[in-house]
Amino acid sequence: MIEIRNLTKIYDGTAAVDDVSLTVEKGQIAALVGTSGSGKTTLLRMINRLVEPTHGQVLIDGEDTQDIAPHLLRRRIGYAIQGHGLFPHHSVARNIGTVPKLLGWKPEAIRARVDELLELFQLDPAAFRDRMPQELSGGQQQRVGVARALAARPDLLLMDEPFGALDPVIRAKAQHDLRDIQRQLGTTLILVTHDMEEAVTLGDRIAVMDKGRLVQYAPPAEVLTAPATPFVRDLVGQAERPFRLLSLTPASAVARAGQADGAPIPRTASLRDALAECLWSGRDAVPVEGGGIVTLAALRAEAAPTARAAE
Ligand SMILES: Nc1ncnc2c1ncn2[C@@H]1O[C@H](COP(=O)(O)OP(=O)(O)OP(=O)(O)O)[C@@H](O)[C@H]1O
Repeated sequence: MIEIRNLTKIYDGTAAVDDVSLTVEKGQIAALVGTSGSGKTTLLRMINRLVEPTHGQVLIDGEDTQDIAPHLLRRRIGYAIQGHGLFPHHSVARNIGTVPKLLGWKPEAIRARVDELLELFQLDPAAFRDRMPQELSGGQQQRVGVARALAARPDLLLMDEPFGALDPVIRAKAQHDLRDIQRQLGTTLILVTHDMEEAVTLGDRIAVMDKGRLVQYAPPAEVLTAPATPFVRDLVGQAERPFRLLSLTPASAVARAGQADGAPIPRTASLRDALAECLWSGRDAVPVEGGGIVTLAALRAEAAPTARAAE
């Protein structure tokens, strides 16, 4: 668990981060969103002390980060940034093995871990282990950057726009893989993103920053249906919010007994997928694999905030 208490960073008399407090429970994902310059990166970097706070505290499992030497702290916390930050003159294997090596792991253990991570990120170890970063595509470099951040099995992972440079298809896959890996390992994750879609998809809670202040910290459905300020409402996007709300719920959760024509959608497909399928095929309902149907009426009810409020 990570507790951020009254964290503040002042640059030249101006607060880049202004008295922010929030807690991320173990194994949860917090997505930090906000406009450019709202203090997201500064907040993230104060957690691993790449930036020293002006005031406030960060506790990791109850331990004050001020009591841990910064270089030791950074070995415990995974950190992945946009543009990956790989060492250009080191092979993929050496990049991924950086922190395990600093921690004194045995060479065989490092090698096994590198191969395990490459496989996890669907990069064939035999083909990729000895390549140099410039011999990889942008998407492959980003995956290696995330693999490096996970190498020493950190309990806490900080990510600053890790998927920024990926095309939408690979990005969706990378998000899905990250969520799987994060669940498997029970990692606590704090993720900075510009993309509200990404925040809604990945975040157990969304933290919205505006001019250095935390203006809302709540589960995605609450941020969408009860934005704390006009700024949050604008950030969420009025036109997109019903679709974003639908994307939070799997079809299996609202499937009811009934008959509908056509190919079924997977149980894990979101209600947004169900709506797209209804609209595209001109149907009023779609069957769900394994039984049940989702109707347009059910979708309408789920997309409205009043339906959520009644839950
Ligand atoms: N080293 C620094 N010295 C002075 N001001 C800084 C420094 N680092 C950041 N700032 C200022 O602090 C504010 C917050 O910056 P930060 O990078 O945290 O914002 P952000 O929300 O991550 O922005 P973006 O989404 O554009 O990356 C900005 O106004 C920025 O100019």
